[in-house]
Amino acid sequence: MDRRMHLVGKVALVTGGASGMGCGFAEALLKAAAKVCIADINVETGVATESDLRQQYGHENVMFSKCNITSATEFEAVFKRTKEAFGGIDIVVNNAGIGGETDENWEQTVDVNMKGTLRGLRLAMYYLSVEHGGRGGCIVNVASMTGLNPNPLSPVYGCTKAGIIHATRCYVVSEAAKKSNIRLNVLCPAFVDTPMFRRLAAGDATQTIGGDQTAVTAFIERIGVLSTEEVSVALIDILTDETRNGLILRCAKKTGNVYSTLTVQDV
Ligand SMILES: NC(=O)c1ccc[n+]([C@@H]2O[C@H](COP(=O)([O-])OP(=O)(O)OC[C@H]3O[C@@H](n4cnc5c(N)ncnc54)[C@H](O)[C@@H]3O)[C@@H](O)[C@H]2O)c1
Ligand SMILES: CCCCC/C=C\C=C\[C@H](O)C/C=C\C/C=C\CCCC(=O)O
Repeated sequence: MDRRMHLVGKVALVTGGASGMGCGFAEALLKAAAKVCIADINVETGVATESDLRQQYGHENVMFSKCNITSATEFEAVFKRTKEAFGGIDIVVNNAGIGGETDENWEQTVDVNMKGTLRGLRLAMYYLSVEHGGRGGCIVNVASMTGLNPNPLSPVYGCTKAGIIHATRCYVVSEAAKKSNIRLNVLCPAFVDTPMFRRLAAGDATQTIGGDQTAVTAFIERIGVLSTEEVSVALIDILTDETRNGLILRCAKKTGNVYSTLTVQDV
C-alpha cells in the first residue's frame, strides 16, 4: 500500500514563517506544490517573504498573515483566513519561537515558546478534526535538541522545548487525533543557521544565562550547525511518510536525522 502523503495541493500553515527555519519550511512545501500561509509577528519581513515566494511559486499559492502567537484572537484569525483562502488546512507547523532567556525576559520565553505553541497545537487539533469541518492531516511541532538534552546556558528555553515534546506525545494518544486521522510529530534540531542562531553565535546577551561566550562558541563547535535546507528535508520526510506518527525527530549536523519515541514506563 502507498503510505506517502502527496503534498500537491495540500494546505500548510507555518508559524514563524517569515524568516529562518519557518521560511525554509514554507519554501520546501511550495517546491512540493503545496499552498502555504506564513504567519508571523514581523510584518515587514513577512510581507517581503510573501512577495519573494509569490514570485517564485505563484501568487495564488502563498499568503502572509500577521500573527502574534501569544494572542488567542490573532492566532485563531489566521486559521480562519487560511481556511477561507485555500479551502481547508492539512498541515500545521508550529515553528514560531524565541531564543534563550535572561533574568528579565525569561517569562516571555515561556509565553511565546510554551503557551504560544500550545495555543497553536490546540487550534490545529480543532481545525484538522473532522467533527469541526477538518479533514485530518499532520501537525509538526518544532522543539529543539535541548528539549531532550540538558544544557546550562538556557534552562528556561530548554524547558519550554521539553514541554512541546511532551504536549505532542499527549495529543498523539488522544481519541481526537485517532478519530480524525491526525498525525503529530516533533522536530528537535540542534543548531541551525538562522537569525536566531546568528544572534547566539555573535554573543547577543539576551540568548543565554551567564553570558559566557567562550562556552557558547565551544558548544557550537562541538555540535555543528545545520542549514535550513537540511532541516526542511527532515520536515518533508515527516509529512510525506504517513507511517510517521508520535515520533521525535532529532536532527544534528554530526549525527544526522534520528527518529525515536520516548519509552513509556508501565505503571
Ligand atoms: N536556530 C536554531 O539553532 C534552532 C534549533 C532548534 C530549534 N529552533 C527552534 O526553531 C524555531 C524557529 O527558529 P529560528 O532559528 O528559525 O528563529 P528565527 O528567529 O530565525 O525565526 C523565528 C520566527 O518566528 C517569529 N516569531 C517570534 N515570535 C513570534 C510570535 N510571538 N508570534 C509569531 N511569530 C513569532 C519571528 O518573527 C521569526 O520570523 C524556534 O521555535 C526555535 O526555538 C531553532
Ligand atoms: C544553547 C543556548 C540556546 C539559546 C537559544 C538560541 C538558539 C537556540 C538554538 C537551539 O534550539 C539549540 C539547539 C541545540 C543545542 C542545545 C543542546 C544540545 C545538547 C547537546 C549535548 O550537549 O549533548
